[in-house]
Amino acid sequence: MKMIELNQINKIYGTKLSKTTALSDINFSADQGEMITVTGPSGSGKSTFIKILGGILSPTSGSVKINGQDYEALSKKAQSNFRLNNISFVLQSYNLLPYLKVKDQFELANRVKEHNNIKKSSFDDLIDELGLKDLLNHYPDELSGGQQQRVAIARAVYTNPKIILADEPTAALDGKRAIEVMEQFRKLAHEQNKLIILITHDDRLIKYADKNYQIVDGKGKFVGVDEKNLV
Ligand SMILES: Nc1ncnc2c1ncn2[C@@H]1O[C@H](COP(=O)(O)OP(=O)(O)OP(=O)(O)O)[C@@H](O)[C@H]1O
Repeated sequence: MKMIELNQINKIYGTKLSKTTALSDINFSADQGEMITVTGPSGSGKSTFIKILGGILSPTSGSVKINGQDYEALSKKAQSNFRLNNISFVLQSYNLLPYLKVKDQFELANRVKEHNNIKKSSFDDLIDELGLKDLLNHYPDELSGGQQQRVAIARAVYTNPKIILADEPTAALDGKRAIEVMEQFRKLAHEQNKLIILITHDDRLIKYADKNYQIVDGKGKFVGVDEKNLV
């Protein structure tokens, strides 16, 4: 069983008068322990794809299975619980709360999801690993973009999800910081068995992934290793 399976997914926005087919006949699957980049031109359907993967948008047709569960068959409340227990998002804008110190950003996550968050010792390791130890008592606006994004990653990992979905998490970072963030994601996939799916506009970052899924005009395919090396 795959961690995520999309079958014949179509997504159409709007009505007859202004209809946009954002995704057509998408078949996609991914396993835990994999790091996958999603690339494609602007407007090709990447954000729509990742929102459907994360269960925050319903497809017009097709099936979404996450961890073997037919996601669309769940009630809204069950979907919300399921997301809380399985999926974290990391966004380009970090989404940190400006009036909370770094350490309190985790407290907040604790309030939203009380159970099955990572253990204290794993948390300390995570903070060490991401170089956040000296930043715990700082507010987000005292941190660089790279540091804020690392806090956002730590917060995403804190709730112990099986899947981390990231929509252009490196867009606001310079080249060096972007590579650091990619390396962190890669480690999370390979050492902690997370499934990481990450949208990027930057083809130079594809090499940090195990696979690259390319979406063009709403149609997707995995781009082979040979092709990938040409980038
Ligand atoms: N809520 C919406 N209502 C109507 N059309 C939408 C909506 N969201 C996206 N679209 C359209 O669907 C298509 C795919 O959009 P999407 O945001 O998924 O692409 P993208 O590849 O993520 O683009 P970008 O790289 O610019 O963020 C585009 O034509 C877009 O205009």
